[in-house]
Amino acid sequence: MTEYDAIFIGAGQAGPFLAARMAADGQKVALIERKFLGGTCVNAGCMPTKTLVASAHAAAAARRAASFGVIFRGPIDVDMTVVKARAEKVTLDARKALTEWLGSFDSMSVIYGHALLEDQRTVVVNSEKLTAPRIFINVGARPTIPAFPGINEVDYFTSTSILQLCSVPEHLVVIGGSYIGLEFAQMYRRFGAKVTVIERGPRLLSREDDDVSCAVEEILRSEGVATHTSASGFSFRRDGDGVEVRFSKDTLVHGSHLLLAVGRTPNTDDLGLASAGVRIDDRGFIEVNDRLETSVAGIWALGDCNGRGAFTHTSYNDYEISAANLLDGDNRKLSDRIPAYALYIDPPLGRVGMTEDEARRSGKSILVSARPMSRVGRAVEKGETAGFMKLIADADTKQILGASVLGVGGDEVIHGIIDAKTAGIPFSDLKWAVPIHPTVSELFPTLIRDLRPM
Ligand SMILES: Cc1cc2nc3c(=O)[nH]c(=O)nc-3n(C[C@H](O)[C@H](O)[C@H](O)COP(=O)(O)OP(=O)(O)OC[C@H]3O[C@@H](n4cnc5c(N)ncnc54)[C@H](O)[C@@H]3O)c2cc1C
Ligand SMILES: NC(=O)c1ccc[n+]([C@@H]2O[C@H](COP(=O)([O-])OP(=O)(O)OC[C@H]3O[C@@H](n4cnc5c(N)ncnc54)[C@H](O)[C@@H]3O)[C@@H](O)[C@H]2O)c1
Repeated sequence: MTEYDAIFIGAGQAGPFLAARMAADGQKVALIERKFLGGTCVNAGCMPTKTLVASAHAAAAARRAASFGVIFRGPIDVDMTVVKARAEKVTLDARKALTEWLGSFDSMSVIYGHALLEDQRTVVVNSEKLTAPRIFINVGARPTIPAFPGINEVDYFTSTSILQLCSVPEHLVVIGGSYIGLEFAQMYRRFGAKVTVIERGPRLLSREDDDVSCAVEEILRSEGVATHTSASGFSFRRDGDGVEVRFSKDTLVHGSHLLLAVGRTPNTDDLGLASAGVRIDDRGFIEVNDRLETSVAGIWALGDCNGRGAFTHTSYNDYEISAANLLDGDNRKLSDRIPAYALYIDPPLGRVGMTEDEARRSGKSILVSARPMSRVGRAVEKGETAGFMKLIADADTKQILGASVLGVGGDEVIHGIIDAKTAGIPFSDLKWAVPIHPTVSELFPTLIRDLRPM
């Protein structure tokens, strides 16, 4: 039995950073990872996919170049071996840097193997027992594979396995019309595949406002992505080298390749949580309080596995909250986090705070202001006028409740509103800001002046 000050299970986007802080303070820590340091983001999530999105953007820009007066002679081809190699390099470089950094701490042991909780203080890995008064769980999630009839008789990709593909499918069928499904759908369409997205909900991106869903669907359709919504009763059958998808009784779609993008399942079912008495909810997420403490004193759960965020920045923020509370004598709370994220289709969607629908349902007296990108100078100049920006505010408190920027630079532009919300500035203080011209952000003061009761 080896004793440590702290044990970290899973090397995602929270645990390694807390382990490093503790090790830098001279604490003896063990960081256990069963596959790759960096977890999903580095190895199968944000980094490889955003690198692929950049390749897809280059392909789309090349095809549109003539409208900007730039002429390519001959066809525009996509070399998927180069596309894949580029994404792999970004992942491998990041993993290498992380491995070197984590290896540089004298009092940190990085252990490769599957960790299992034996009791509230003991972890077993590679048949060795480790014990510590503090255990941090950062085990992330994996692609969900529903028990669809016939799914085990056909070949399918997940968001992880599709990263190994080095050819363009003839027809990629994507089940699930949310973040993962839509990013891959547009990307593969731009690489040259025929793409069909099939979504169970009545619209794509069902967590977003109707106008956002409709505009996203329009963007994808304008590039030739076919979409089906309100699909039910899925079943799958082998069809030559491809797959036949049946849904909504008699609708059939034949594809050469299939991608399942129907959500993620927390990696909490093979962790021995019951032996330690750590409570999970009915979807398998570890229950935590506002300080990320689980039902067992001395055990914390960080990142996707606690169900309180499903992004790299929320996992990293879990690290910041626990570091502040445990090492800096602070009192930071999960409930203070302002939800924000982006969807990396092109143009991207940047989001912060409440949707308009959530704001209406909250019973607050709300003000709304919106502007199409076709009336944003910078978007017109760039020839990228799809989408719109929308601001929602509270008429009584003068606080901004939320914003959506679907349009060129939306993932960056939204940070002006994230910062204003974080500072708690009333919108009236922002309306005389002098933004830089020409930018998309320069329209925020105009949006604020145009806020109207709805
Ligand atoms: C395709 C895709 C694209 C994404 N794009 C974005 C994006 O653009 N922006 C964004 O913010 N988020 C994105 N995400 C989400 C983001 O990747 C995750 O939210 C993020 O990685 C947070 O992960 P985490 O820290 O909870 O754990 P993870 O990064 O999932 O790491 C958990 C680690 O724990 C290890 N592990 C699990 N069980 C055990 C065990 N028993 N013993 C030892 N080790 C174990 C796993 O091997 C893994 O390495 C994307 C996700 C996917 C799938
Ligand atoms: N840009 C980003 O930040 C980014 C990108 C990709 C993924 N992610 C993270 O990964 C997580 C998972 O993404 P996702 O798109 O797989 O999941 P999701 O939970 O966002 O969406 C799953 C979709 O599949 C549909 N669905 C679910 N079960 C189904 C079933 N049985 N049959 C048919 N359809 C079904 C749902 O209606 C939904 O639209 C996200 O929550 C997000 O946090 C983030």
